[in-house]
Formats: sequence, C-alpha cells, structure tokens
Amino acid sequence: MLYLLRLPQRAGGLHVTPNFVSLILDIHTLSKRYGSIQAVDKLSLQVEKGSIYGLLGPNGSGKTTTLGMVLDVIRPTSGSFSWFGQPASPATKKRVGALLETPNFYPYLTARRNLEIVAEIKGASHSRIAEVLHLVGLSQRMHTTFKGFSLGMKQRLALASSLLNDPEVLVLDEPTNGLDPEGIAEVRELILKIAAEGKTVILASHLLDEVEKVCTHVAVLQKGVLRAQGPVSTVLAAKDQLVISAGDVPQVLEALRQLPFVEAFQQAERGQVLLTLQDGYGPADVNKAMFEAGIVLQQLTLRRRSLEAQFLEIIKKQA
Ligand SMILES: Nc1ncnc2c1ncn2[C@@H]1O[C@H](COP(=O)(O)OP(=O)(O)OP(=O)(O)O)[C@@H](O)[C@H]1O
Repeated sequence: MLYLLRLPQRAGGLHVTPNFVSLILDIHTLSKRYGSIQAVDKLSLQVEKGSIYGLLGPNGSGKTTTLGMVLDVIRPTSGSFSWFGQPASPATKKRVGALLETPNFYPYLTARRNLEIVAEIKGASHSRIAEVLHLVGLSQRMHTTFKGFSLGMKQRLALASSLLNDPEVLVLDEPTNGLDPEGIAEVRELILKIAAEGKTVILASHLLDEVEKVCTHVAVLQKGVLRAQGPVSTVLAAKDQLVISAGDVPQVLEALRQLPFVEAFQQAERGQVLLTLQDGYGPADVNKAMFEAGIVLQQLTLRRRSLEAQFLEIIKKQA
C-alpha cells in the first residue's frame, strides 16, 4: 500500500501550520456528505508554496467538491482548512484565483474588451490586462473577437482572466477538459509557465498522463478518500524493471543470484530476464557485474512501469 501522508502537526488540540515549510493550503479532515453520498471523506492534505498540486481521481471521486469547499462555494459537513496559515477570509480569497468552469465571455467582443469587463467586476487594474494577455500568449490576438478563438485560446483567455488580480495561487478544475490535442498542449504548457512565474497551482484532473506531465505533487482520490499523497515522482513512479538477455540464460540466473543489489528477478520469454534493483542501483551496475562474471549482455533495457498501471494498482488495492 502506498501511503505517503504527512500528518499535520498538532499541539494541545490546536491544528497548527508547520512553520518550516511555506504552506499555501492546509486541509484537515475535511468531509462533505450529500444525503447518502460521502463525496469527500476526512481528507487531509497540504499544498506547499511553488508546487503544482494535482488532485487525481476518476469521475465522482470528490475532486470538484474538494475544490468547491476550499474556495468557499460548498459548505463542508465537517473538518477545516486554512489558506496561507489563516482561516479563509476575504483577504485570503483575494490571494487565490480560480477557474472551476469556462467563464462566459461575450462572443462578439474582443479578448481585450472581455478582460476589461472582468477587470471592472473584479476591481483589478486595467494595467494588468496587457500583462496577462502576454503571459497567456494572446497579445497578438487581443483585438480578435472571442468567437473567433480556438478552444485552446478560449481556455487561455479564461486563465488570463483568473490571473487579473495577480493571485498567488491558481485553482483549476479539469483545465484541459473538452480541448483538442493542440489546445491541451497549449494549456498544459501555460500552466507550467504560470508556475514558473512563482505561482502555486492546484488542479483537479482525472487524467493520469496530465498529472504526470504537469504536476510536481499529487493526491490520489477514490470515492472521496485520499489513497496516496506526495511528490509525483514518488507516488506515481514505482520500481522500474530492467530487461536483460544473454546467450546462456542459466548462467545469467546464477550470476543474478549472487548479486546483493538485485531485489528480484524472473525469467521471461525469448531468453529475457526481468529484474528489479535495490534503490540506488541502476543498469550500469548490472552491466558491470555481469561483465565481471564473464557474461556479455545482448540486451539491457530499462522498462519504466507505466503510471497507468501504478494508478490502477493503487485504486485496485483499495477497492
Ligand atoms: N450537489 C450535489 N448533490 C448530490 N451529490 C453530489 C453533488 N455534487 C457532487 N455530488 C456527488 O458527490 C460525488 C463527488 O462528486 P465530485 O463532482 O466532487 O467528483 P469529481 O471527482 O469532481 O468528479 P467529476 O470529474 O465527474 O466532476 C459524486 O458521487 C457526485 O455524484
């Protein structure tokens, strides 16, 4: 079982924010029940400054409900959360930008005019408009009407509007849903760019591939329950396998038995042998050891375990 939960620190019954890391969002045993449906069940997680944090789970796993609660649009049944180490307030809300669904822009107005209207509603300075259009790569298209935009451009404009207030955090729900492959690539690239500007991003996605490509950290949700949490590289990347082959399979197997850093091995088809190594060892160690044992490898391939397989395994184990 893969559990990488960082337990919140507790002192005298008080929920305190650890001060050694800069916590943006700290969720503590947050739950939401809709009648008989437990949409979110005692969820605890922490989002650190500068991370791109993915909430990953299949449809109905509670991602939108979680985002809705921390954005104060859905009332939790129980539990708590804090932003920037403080309870949610108008002041903390100003520091968080959100895109839960594609906003309704005016189709016959230009991108710039649409953003002027949003800026007026949000009380953001018009001077930000050129900046955010530049950030999302739409400066050249600011005089194009919204209806003339591709789906990817429409979503980039939506991201621009959520950045008008220059929030420190951006919360996105399925930001690439409904986009074509080009739009998906544009929006993913843009999310990375926004994070590179120093903003923390929290995004919900049901796409493992998306989380792997975009996120630094992930929380895996299933039926409202947190299944795993931590850096993407730890949670979603499990052991890789090495595939080796040589002329004399029994000799290879005998040599592998002697190697202390080989965790496990098994004979596969076509004279291949699959092995996993202890942490800290790699293909070069195997190659060297085999050579020293007088074996010349004909194949030495690293087979990365697919994230899909790992994700399904996490989900399956808990089912
Ligand atoms: N307003 C509501 N009333 C009743 N049940 C709800 C409501 N909103 C969500 N649910 C239920 O709560 C559960 C979690 O839904 P939620 O939308 O948070 O999941 P999700 O992971 O975001 O999925 P999706 O990507 O499909 O939106 C689901 O079983 C859903 O049917």
